[in-house]
Amino acid sequence: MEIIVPILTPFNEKGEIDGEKVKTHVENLLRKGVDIIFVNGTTGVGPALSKDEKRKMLDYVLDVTNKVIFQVGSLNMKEVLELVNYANEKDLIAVASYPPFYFSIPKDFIVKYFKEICKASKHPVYLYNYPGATGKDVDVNLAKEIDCIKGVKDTNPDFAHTIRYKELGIKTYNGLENLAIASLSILDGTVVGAGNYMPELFSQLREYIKAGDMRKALDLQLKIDEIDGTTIPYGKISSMYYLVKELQGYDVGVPRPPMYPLEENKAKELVEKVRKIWNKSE
Ligand SMILES: O=C(O)C(=O)C[C@H](O)[C@H](O)CO
Repeated sequence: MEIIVPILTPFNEKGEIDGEKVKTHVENLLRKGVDIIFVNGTTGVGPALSKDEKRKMLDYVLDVTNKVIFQVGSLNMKEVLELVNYANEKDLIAVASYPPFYFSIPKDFIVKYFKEICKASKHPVYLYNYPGATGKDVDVNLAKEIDCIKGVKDTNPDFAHTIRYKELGIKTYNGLENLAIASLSILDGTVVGAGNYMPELFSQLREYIKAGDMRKALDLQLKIDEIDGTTIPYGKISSMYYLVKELQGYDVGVPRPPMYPLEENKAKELVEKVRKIWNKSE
């Protein structure tokens, strides 16, 4: 029943990563019951980071914990392999990658891509399957063909699709906040971007499930959904920077375009809306 948070990337006003803010954030997340930090995921704007920034984020998080999954995906295979080799010298749980996105490619190119990563990696290789973002669905059948995937994070509203990866006997997580109750109950855990700003709600959800108090678990899941849904019109990722400050009490810098900072009035409006839901008892 693991809680994995794809950590946001704290930027300063010049668009540089602020390492001290990364460490403060990781320390708090671990204190609040988060088990693993997923580095350079979607919430961490992984696809928008340079190779050096991806390495820096890994080093900052490793200064605090080795409970790390390091996302290495890129459309530049040379960069992917340099990141895998960099991770080979580090103590961490696994490396992960989304499939090559944007380009229309045959499935056997996706198989070759992941087999190259597996061949180069000393660590287990996890699949980050996010069809809604990449346009590619590396389902259980394709994962079987790749034949070296040791874990999967499936950001997918089709929970039946996610469950099928268990046929491979691998670590299986779903990456959607509104499926956290199912992921914590049936899979190896949940991967939640919203865990950046409300980690304690996911920890509490796990406790309710462990205690068999599914009514309370469901009510809390609905509260999580309401908060998560509130962020969508403002931009989920940009919203997180303001909600961490409001709900966790420390500064995680600003988002970097094309994840634009919120206008002051919008940020205030968002925080007021979320605070109202947060303060409601389940
Ligand atoms: O940010 C990531 O890498 C995630 O896996 C998180 C999910 O995609 C995100 O929470 C979906 O809302």
